[in-house]
Parts: sequence; C-alpha cells; structure tokens
Amino acid sequence: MMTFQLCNPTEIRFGKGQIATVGDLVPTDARILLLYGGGSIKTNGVYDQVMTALADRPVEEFGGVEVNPYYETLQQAARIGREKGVSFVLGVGGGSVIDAAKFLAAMIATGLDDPWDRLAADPGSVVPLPNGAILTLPATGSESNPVSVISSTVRSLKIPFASQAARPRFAIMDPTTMLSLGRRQLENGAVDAFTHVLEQYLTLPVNAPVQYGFSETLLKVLIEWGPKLIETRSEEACENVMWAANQALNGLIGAGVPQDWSTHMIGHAITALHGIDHARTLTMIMPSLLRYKLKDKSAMLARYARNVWEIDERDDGRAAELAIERTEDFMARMSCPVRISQAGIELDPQAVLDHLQHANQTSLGERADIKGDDVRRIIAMAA
Ligand SMILES: NC(=O)c1ccc[n+]([C@@H]2O[C@H](COP(=O)([O-])OP(=O)(O)OC[C@H]3O[C@@H](n4cnc5c(N)ncnc54)[C@H](O)[C@@H]3O)[C@@H](O)[C@H]2O)c1
Repeated sequence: MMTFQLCNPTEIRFGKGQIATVGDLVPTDARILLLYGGGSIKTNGVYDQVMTALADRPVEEFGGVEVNPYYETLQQAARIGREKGVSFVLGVGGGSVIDAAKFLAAMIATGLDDPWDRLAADPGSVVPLPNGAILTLPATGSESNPVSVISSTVRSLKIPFASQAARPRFAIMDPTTMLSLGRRQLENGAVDAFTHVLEQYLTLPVNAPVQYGFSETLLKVLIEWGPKLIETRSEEACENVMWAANQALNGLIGAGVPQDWSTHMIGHAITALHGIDHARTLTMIMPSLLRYKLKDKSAMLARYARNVWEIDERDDGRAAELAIERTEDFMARMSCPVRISQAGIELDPQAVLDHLQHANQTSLGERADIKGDDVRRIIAMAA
C-alpha cells in the first residue's frame, strides 16, 4: 500500500427530515450565505425546509449558480458575501452548487476580487470560510470531499481545485430531495459515481484488499441500484445511490492506492468546449481509454471482471476485454453515450490538448504516461 493521510471531518446527517437539523450545525454567531442554483430548491420544498430551520439566523442568498459553475458568477457572489460580512457559506444543491460553495468560501477569504491565479497556483494556501452542504443530487461526492471543479468563461477552462480545508463541515443528505430530479440527472449521477470508483480502482495493483473490496461493493451497488433508481425512484434506490455516490469520492477508497483521473481531465475539456453534462463526457471516453490502456491495467481489469461482473474467464486479457464490454453496456443501459458521435458533437483533439495544456494536465493516468499523442489516439478510438 502507498503511504497516505486521511482526515475526513465532514459530519454526515443522512435520511429523511435531516435538513431540519441544519441550525444545529451552523455556528450560532455565523452570518450565512445560502448559495443555490437554478431554483429547483424553491419548487421542491428544500428551500422552505432550510429557511424554516434557519428562521432566527441572519441569512443572505445568492441564487443562479450554473451547472459546471462559473468563476465569473462566483466573483459576484464573493463581492456580496464581503459586503454583507458573511462568515459561513451554505451550498444547497448538486455537485455544481456544492463545488461553488467550497470555492466561494476560499474566494471570499482571499479578500481579492480576482483570486483565480492565487487559487490555481496553490488552493491549499488559503484558509477558506467554513462551509456546509445540503445535497440534492447524488453524483460527485463533493459534499464531503476537498475538490471544487470550476469553469471560467474568460479563460475557457474547467479545472479542479483541491483544498483539504475546503471540505464541508457537514453534509446533509436527505434522499427524498431526489424525487424532483429528472431522469437524465439520475442517470448522470449514478454513472458519475461509477466512474469515480473506477478511476481509483482500475490502476496499478498494490496491496490494498480493503480499498478494492470496498470499491467492488460500491460498483455492485451502483450496477444494481442505478437502473432501479431510474425505473422506480423507490426510497431504497434513492438511499443506496445517494450513499454509494458519497462513499465513491470521500477519500476512503482512494487512500493508499494509485489513482488515474485521465477520463475526468479529458471530460472536463469536453465540457469546457461543448457544454456537455459532466457524466456524459466520462462515458464517451472511459471505455476507449480502458481499451487503450488494457495491457497496463489488465491485472485490475481482470479482478474487476471476476469480482464485480462475475465473469468466469481464466485468461486475464480476455477477462479484461469482457469487463470493458460490460462497463460499456452498463453505461448504455443508463442512456449515456459511449462514443463521442453519440453525443452529436465533433471533437477537435487539438482543442482538447490545448485545454489540457492550459490546465497543466499534460501527463495523465496513474503512471503519468498518457501524453498528448495518447489523448489523440484515445479520442480517435472513442469517435
Ligand atoms: N467535487 C468533486 O469531487 C466533483 C466530482 C465530480 C464532478 N464534479 C463537478 O460537479 C458538477 C456536476 O454536479 P452534479 O452532477 O451533481 O449536477 P449539477 O449540480 O450540475 O446539477 C445538475 C442539474 O440538476 C438540478 N438539480 C439538482 N438537484 C435537483 C433536485 N433535487 N431536483 C431537481 N433538479 C435538481 C440542478 O439545478 C442542475 O440543473 C460538474 O461541474 C462536475 O465537474 C465535482
């Protein structure tokens, strides 16, 4: 196992009715900035639940955070936050809003009107305001992890920023908030969580049976309950997908193991260039990337084939191929594109490479050996 440090101080409150307890979690002297997105929280009752729970507390609001949140919008929110003397940021929404809340907490703390370069250079150098999360869409794990993925229109970039100090103080996860989600968002959520597990699991094998066993359970839960969630939206399905998506990216399964993230970095470039939903950019790239790296990843792919897909095949290479086929089938069953053309776009590989260059992501993968020409070949395979 590789050495690791793991500290996840986010307090989780999971289950129906937990939003009512948010007042116990925000410091009593806090001036709160409630951050939200397109307004679904105002029609599905979540906003009312939050405001009722915080009825006697000073709350400022900022709505309109976009899907794939824009830095330029957050600059406006930061100005308001500073003017109003905000001391706590509460993100209520999906991964976009929660990423935005964490990043905004750092932006306000810098005291700068344009802190992009400072935060891009070293996000951990800023002690952000404390923040909390009320999750309404399970997918990203953002509610208890240190990452914010932020887009900039001015820079035409979408990049991740990671700061341990930005982890939310608490994450409230009420699976009943998922009942107002559209089918596409549910599909996206389940496959996004699925790819998060794969990017931490399908790498170089090390001595990590705990992490691998946990990953395999999460994958099996998502394979079973993802389609059930779409078909039934049952209470059980909402609970299982919400909890699996959180556990998929809260630091635990990635501790002590090599990680890949190349599909995500290419996917971020595709969203920046074509505005495609995050999860769908992953499914259109990942099967081809796994095929391209089949040899390097064959030991873990073969383990995945046997332990997750129950493929009875003695030859590792063949088992790996079959596991990729099953992965692709699962993504297609979740109505996600597994080829770039299925998303109706023409992707310019050079534009993707330029994005990766600007984002300082020129050596991808667990071995840092996926370079520009490899990305071109993967995109050609995924066409
Ligand atoms: N922080 C991380 O570790 C991490 C990991 C993966 C992805 N991301 C980023 O997260 C973003 C995607 O987040 P997401 O997939 O959670 O989706 P999202 O937050 O972008 O939300 C998608 C849509 O669902 C709507 N929505 C949210 N909750 C709803 C509800 N309960 N009812 C009805 N509508 C609702 C939103 O308003 C939005 O229109 C991307 O920018 C992606 O890059 C972050």
